[in-house]
Amino acid sequence: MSDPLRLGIAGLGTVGAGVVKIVRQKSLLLEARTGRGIAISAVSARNREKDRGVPLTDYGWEDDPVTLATRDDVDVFVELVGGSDGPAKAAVEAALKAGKDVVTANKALLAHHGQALAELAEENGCVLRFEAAVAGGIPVIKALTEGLAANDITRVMGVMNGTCNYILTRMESGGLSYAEAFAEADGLGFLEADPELDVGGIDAGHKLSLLSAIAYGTQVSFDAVELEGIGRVSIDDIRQASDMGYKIKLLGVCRMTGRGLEQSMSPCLVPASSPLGQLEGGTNMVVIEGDQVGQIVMRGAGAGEGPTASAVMGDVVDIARGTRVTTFGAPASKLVKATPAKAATPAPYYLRMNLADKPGALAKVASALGEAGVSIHRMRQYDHVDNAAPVLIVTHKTTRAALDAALDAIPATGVVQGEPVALRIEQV
Ligand SMILES: NC(=O)C1=CN([C@@H]2O[C@H](COP(=O)(O)OP(=O)(O)OC[C@H]3O[C@@H](n4cnc5c(N)ncnc54)[C@H](O)[C@@H]3O)[C@@H](O)[C@H]2O)C=CC1
Ligand SMILES: N[C@@H](CC=O)C(=O)O
Ligand code: NA
Repeated sequence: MSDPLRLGIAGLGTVGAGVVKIVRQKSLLLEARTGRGIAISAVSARNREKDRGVPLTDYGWEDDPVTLATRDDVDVFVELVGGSDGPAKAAVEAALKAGKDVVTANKALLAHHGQALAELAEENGCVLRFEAAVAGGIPVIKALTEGLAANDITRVMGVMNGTCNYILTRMESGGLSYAEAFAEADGLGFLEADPELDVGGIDAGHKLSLLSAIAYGTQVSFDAVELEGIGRVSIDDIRQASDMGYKIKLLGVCRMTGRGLEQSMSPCLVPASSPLGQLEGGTNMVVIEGDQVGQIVMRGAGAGEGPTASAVMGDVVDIARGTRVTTFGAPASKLVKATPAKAATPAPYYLRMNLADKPGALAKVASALGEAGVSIHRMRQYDHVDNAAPVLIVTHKTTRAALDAALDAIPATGVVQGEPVALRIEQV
């Protein structure tokens, strides 16, 4: 039997405590599956005294994750502290420079510094793995990097923030306002310390940027992700989209086009009957389309102690087995700088506007759309309230540019109250 693989675990919160529990409770299973033991040498967190529901006295303790990362009795540094900079970055860099393999769940760190860290890993002959960082327990990084490696990837999309999906689902099923659903998610402990990371789409954007790097062999370019959170999604849109057969999701989509790499994370409509449309609550779903394999749909827990620790340990098991995979599925030096492109692939759009109760009002809107080259596919008008009626329009496929031209022309018609809402319908 080979020597055990020795871990140093920094961060003993939700995920770190979960990892310690798996190592302790599943030692025989892990040894049977890898052919060697997996042991914890030492751990680090902010508060040594805190009860984490798992004994820690068997392990060494370091106050400083950087010291932990470079200990002689650590083979793999497991970073579960979080944050794009600060101690997480310093410790991961120190570990790689000291020749240690690294496993992390930290999407913010990789979204901001993925390229530099992948280069550092390779310079030092180390692996840097991050399955838990994207869609938690769903093994999507492994699927994209390994199982689908022979495919040209035509599109990756998904719901990758459980908090947002929970809020949107509760708005629909419970008839809650955005503020009420947000408060409920907060009460359940779903929100990140900075909730804007969730509801602003930033956390999900971090995850999408990592998937697109693997899918298209490009350097991680989080700054190029077009981001829009769910704060402006209204209960009216959720109800009326549902009436037209759609659900609203915070949907990430990336695809390589002739113009460059499109990456968008924004509220979109999807058919209610599609797997994405049926995704309820805090669950995640990632859909990958490859030229050989067709469409793959992966659904599961994107967060939480067990699912996230499961993904961390999947990476640790790979290292214990001797599986060495490049960080983003290609040598770091070969990853190209992507040309960012606005999400402009033609798509149908959902439009909602409040139309004044005047003769010819609808004709004026239809003509503004028509003049911009936007064709109406379906339309529905609801009862007038205060001399205005909500009108829903689903367009045929159109470019964003044509739609924007129509939206620019609509105020001059003088028949629309307030700003129209325009949301892309992603065909799935
Ligand atoms: N909680 C979840 O469901 C998921 C979390 N992640 C990621 O996993 C990582 C950890 O997340 P959680 O466990 O939820 O966080 P957490 O806030 O529960 O735990 C963070 C841990 O890091 C420790 N820590 C913070 N600053 C430190 C420092 N300077 N030195 C030493 N220790 C320090 C804290 O004491 C705590 O033990 C983050 O990168 C997060 O984005 C990824 C997927 C899901
Ligand atoms: N805040 C995230 C947790 C994991 O990444 C989410 O809600 O999905
Ligand atoms: Na994952």
